[in-house]
Amino acid sequence: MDLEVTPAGANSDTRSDARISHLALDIGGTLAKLVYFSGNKKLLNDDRVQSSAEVGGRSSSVLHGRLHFAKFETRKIDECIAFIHSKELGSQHPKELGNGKIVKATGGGAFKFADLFKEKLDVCLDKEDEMDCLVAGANFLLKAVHQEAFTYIGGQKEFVQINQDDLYPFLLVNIGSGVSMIKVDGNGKFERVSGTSLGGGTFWGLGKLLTKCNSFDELLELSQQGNNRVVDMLVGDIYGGGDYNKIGLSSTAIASSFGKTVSANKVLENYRTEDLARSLLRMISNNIGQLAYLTALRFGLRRIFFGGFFIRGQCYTMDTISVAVHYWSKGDAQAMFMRHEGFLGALGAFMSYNKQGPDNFIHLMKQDPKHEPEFDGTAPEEEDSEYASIDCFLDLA
Ligand SMILES: Nc1ncnc2c1ncn2[C@@H]1O[C@H](COP(=O)(O)OP(=O)(O)OP(=O)(O)O)[C@@H](O)[C@H]1O
Ligand SMILES: CC(C)(CO)[C@@H](O)C(=O)NCCC(=O)O
Repeated sequence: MDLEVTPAGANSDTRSDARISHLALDIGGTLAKLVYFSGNKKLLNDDRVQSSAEVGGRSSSVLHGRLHFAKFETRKIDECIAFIHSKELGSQHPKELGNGKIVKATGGGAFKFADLFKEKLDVCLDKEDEMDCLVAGANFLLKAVHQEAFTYIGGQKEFVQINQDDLYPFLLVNIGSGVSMIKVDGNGKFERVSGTSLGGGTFWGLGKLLTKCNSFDELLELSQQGNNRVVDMLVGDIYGGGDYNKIGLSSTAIASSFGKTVSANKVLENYRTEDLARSLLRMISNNIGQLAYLTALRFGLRRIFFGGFFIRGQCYTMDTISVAVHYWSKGDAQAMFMRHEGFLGALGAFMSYNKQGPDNFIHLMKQDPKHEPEFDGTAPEEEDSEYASIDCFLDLA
């Protein structure tokens, strides 16, 4: 498996460089995410740089290469360690004063696996706060990456033009194993205002038990063929087929997720796993959408960005969340999704290498929109190359 897939238009000089000059990790309850930079070509006064003309002149502290993304299951952390070992941390990689190499790391695994990384790779995990990293990653992506955020309404994906002067405040809802809701007011200005334990881990865990699926993607795939009405109790099931107009509930609204299983004379084996998976996905997505809206309402926020690997670019998930936010807010608040949804924390940890703060560290090269790779997050597990690398340079000044 070669994770260094280089999209069309990439510089062939960087393709062969397997050494990593900067690597950061976000090791969560379910997935370990990696962001790493490879390539060491210096860039001299290059006008292809997108954000800062000034940087081209300071060639000694500027590296040109690509940012890569990869993920591993946390329960198979040895595979992640083997991957890092195979790539090698090059001489440019940050070191402790007079000591070994350090790797910026966030998420619970930065604490849990610190000894293991020291033992197997002789690297010291330099811990960064998870919420700080999520916010730094989200801010960077929203401000710097072209076509990062999008809405998903009625099956249509539409990219959102971000106005940097009118980005804050927003609610960031990160759906990992559990869910964190963070009110973001600016760079490094935020508060984790809510959270719920009913998250991606709940969907994957319950789904695994109910369907015996062996992978998350298999469970998602199954859900696409299911019909939740076989399992869910609808308003019409309770009201003899009719709507409950007085309180604004149509006959097809879900009155009770999984509620139909109580009265049906069936055991688990009598249900199609597709229907169970569908109902579960809808229940979790709907619930998070509603909680996100209520949290946004509490703080008067109208923009809600959703991140975390639970979303996985999955149409049904995004649609359910969007509908929930739209329905409860009566169209006042908007759900937005992010192309690099699962890598916010890892990107934030990566940016913490910059002592000056997250700004002006990663500079993107100008993209030719025709060559911009599609990033839909739906490819199979083995192919981490699904996450297209980004042509950029690092300003190490
Ligand atoms: N290949 C996969 N294997 C397992 N879960 C996956 C996979 N792809 C997507 N998921 C979903 O993503 C969730 C994990 O998302 P993410 O990596 O953002 O969180 P985490 O960092 O592991 O969790 P936490 O932040 O709560 O510690 C899983 O619970 C599952 O719902
Ligand atoms: C514990 C974390 C922050 C670990 O990433 C996450 O799983 C989470 O936000 N869980 C929800 C916990 C709660 O607020 O109830």
